[in-house]
Amino acid sequence: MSNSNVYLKTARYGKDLVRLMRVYREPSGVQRCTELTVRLLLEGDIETSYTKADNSVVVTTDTCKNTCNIIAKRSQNVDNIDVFAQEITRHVLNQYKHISSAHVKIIKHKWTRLNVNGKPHPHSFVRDGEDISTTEVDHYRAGDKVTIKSGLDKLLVLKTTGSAFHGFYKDEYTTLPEVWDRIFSTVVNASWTIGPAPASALANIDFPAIHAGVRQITTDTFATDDSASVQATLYLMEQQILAKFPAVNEIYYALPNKHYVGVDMNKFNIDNTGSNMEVYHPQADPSGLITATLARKQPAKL
Ligand SMILES: O=c1[nH]c(=O)c2[nH]c(=O)[nH]c2[nH]1
Repeated sequence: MSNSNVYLKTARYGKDLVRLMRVYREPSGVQRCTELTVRLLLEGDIETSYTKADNSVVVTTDTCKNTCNIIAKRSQNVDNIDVFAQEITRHVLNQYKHISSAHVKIIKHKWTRLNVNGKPHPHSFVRDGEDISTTEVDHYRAGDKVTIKSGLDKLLVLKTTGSAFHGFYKDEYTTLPEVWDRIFSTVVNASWTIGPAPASALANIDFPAIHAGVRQITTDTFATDDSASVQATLYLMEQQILAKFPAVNEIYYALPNKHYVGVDMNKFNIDNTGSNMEVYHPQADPSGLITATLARKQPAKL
C-alpha cells in the first residue's frame, strides 16, 4: 500500500512474560529470593521495521529477554521492583541510541520465608497468598523523564461485620434491601503514580516502604472502618495514602464487591435473617465494582 491516507501512529514491541527467579546468597548462609514476570517494550526510530520490512532497526525481542536476565544477574535491587525496572530502562536507553523510550512492567510473585520451629528458615519459602506487587516504569530519553505506576493486586479480604449499606437511591427498579450489618469482601487492586520526573529526582524514594505502607493502610482501613459503603471505605484508603506518601501524585483503587447473600430458610421455619443471619451463599457473579482515583491538585515536588 503506498500513498495511502494512513500513518503509523504508535509502535512498541519487546518481550512479555519473561519469568525469572533471582537468588541472593549471603555470607551468613541466609538466602533471599525474588520471582518476577517482566515485560520490556521499546519505542523509537523503529517505524521502518513495520513499514519497510527493515530489520536493521530491530533490537530483537530475544535480546529484550536477555537484557532482563543479565540486568537481574548484575543487580542488587531485583526485589525492589521499581528500582530494578529503572535499571532495565536505563540500560536500554544507554545501549540503543535510536530507542526513545523504554517501558517495563513487572509482577512480583509472593515468596514468604518459612518459619521452622519458630525461627525464620534460611532458604525455604511459602506462597502464603496470591496477592502480587506490580510496577510499570515509562522512561523517556527526552528530559530523562520517568513515570512509575506501582501497584498491589489480587489481595482478597473479607470481614463478617462492620459494614452497612442503606440510604441509597430508590426507584421502581430497586429491589435491594437496606442492611445495617453485612459481609464485606473484596479483591483489592490499587495503583499509585510517582512522577513524571527526571530519573535523578526519584533516586531517594523508598519504593518498598510505599508498597508496604499502601498494603498496611488498605488492610487496616478495611478492618477498622465502620463501612457505610465500598465507595466511602475506598475513599478513606486513598486519602490516607496521599497524606502519608508525599511522592505519590495519585492513587487508584478498584474494589469488586463480592456479594455474600443470606440463604433463605423460611421454608424450614428457620430464621436466617437480620441479626440471625449465619449462613450465606458466596455469589460467584455478578459483583459490584467500585473504582476511583484521588489526585493532588498540585503534583508532588520531588
Ligand atoms: O457498598 C456498596 N456500594 C454500592 O454502590 C452498592 N450497590 C449494591 O447493590 N450494593 C452496594 N454496596
